Amino acid sequence: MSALIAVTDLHFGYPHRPPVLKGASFTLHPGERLAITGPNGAGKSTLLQALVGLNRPSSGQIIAFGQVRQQEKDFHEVRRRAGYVFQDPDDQLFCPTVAEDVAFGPLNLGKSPAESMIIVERVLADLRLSAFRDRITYKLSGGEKRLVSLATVLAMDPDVLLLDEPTNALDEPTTERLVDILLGLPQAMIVISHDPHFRRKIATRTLRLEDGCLITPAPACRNAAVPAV
Ligand SMILES: Nc1ncnc2c1ncn2[C@@H]1O[C@H](COP(=O)(O)OP(=O)(O)OP(=O)(O)O)[C@@H](O)[C@H]1O
Repeated sequence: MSALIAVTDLHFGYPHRPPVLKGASFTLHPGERLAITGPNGAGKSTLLQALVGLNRPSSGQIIAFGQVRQQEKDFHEVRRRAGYVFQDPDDQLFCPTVAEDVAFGPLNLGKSPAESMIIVERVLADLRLSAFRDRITYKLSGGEKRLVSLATVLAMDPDVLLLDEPTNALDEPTTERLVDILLGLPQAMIVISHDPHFRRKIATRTLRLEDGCLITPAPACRNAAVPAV
């Protein structure tokens, strides 16, 4: 089965800073839920941003949806087909109400206002957020904003989801709800997460970004919790 995303030997550094990505490679296949973990500052968000052209690697190759992506124009289709949920919901939500925020994407894709409202109702209902439809977005709690951010992305019917720390600011029941939602979605996804319980529940595969490269983490020691005798 051909990969949705194939990244090979990616190198990237911010100006006047040490290199962040030093040969990162991975693939994402249909149906996969790939978790990426690694220390703070390792470059996980940087990697996700490179996939949609928000930063430009100095070398390496990104193939997304069957085509090599290099220049700005190559990434327009990638941004349309890959739904990016940012680490901070305030970077994602900018309309006065939840319904307007969720409608923004479909309207931008050329759907009529009536079609867009049907999508808004469907997506909010799927995420059990219908009661939030007319709420003022900036007055939502951090966890509510996070779910609404996911709704804005799902409203654009992406082929792939890119989720940066989706459980930040979520309490346990809401995290469980997010797990149920994600397991019910057909899209392949890349999920950055520091939360081992969450990763265990949703990931079909986990990679660790360390020293600029993606590695398969060593399996956790089964006896780690057993006290020494
Ligand atoms: N726009 C920027 N300009 C300069 N340096 C940056 C920029 N964005 C990120 N960095 C630096 O690049 C490194 C990687 O940052 P990044 O946010 O990708 O890490 P991360 O693995 O996602 O971290 P975390 O787990 O803390 O979210 C960090 O040292 C960060 O300070």
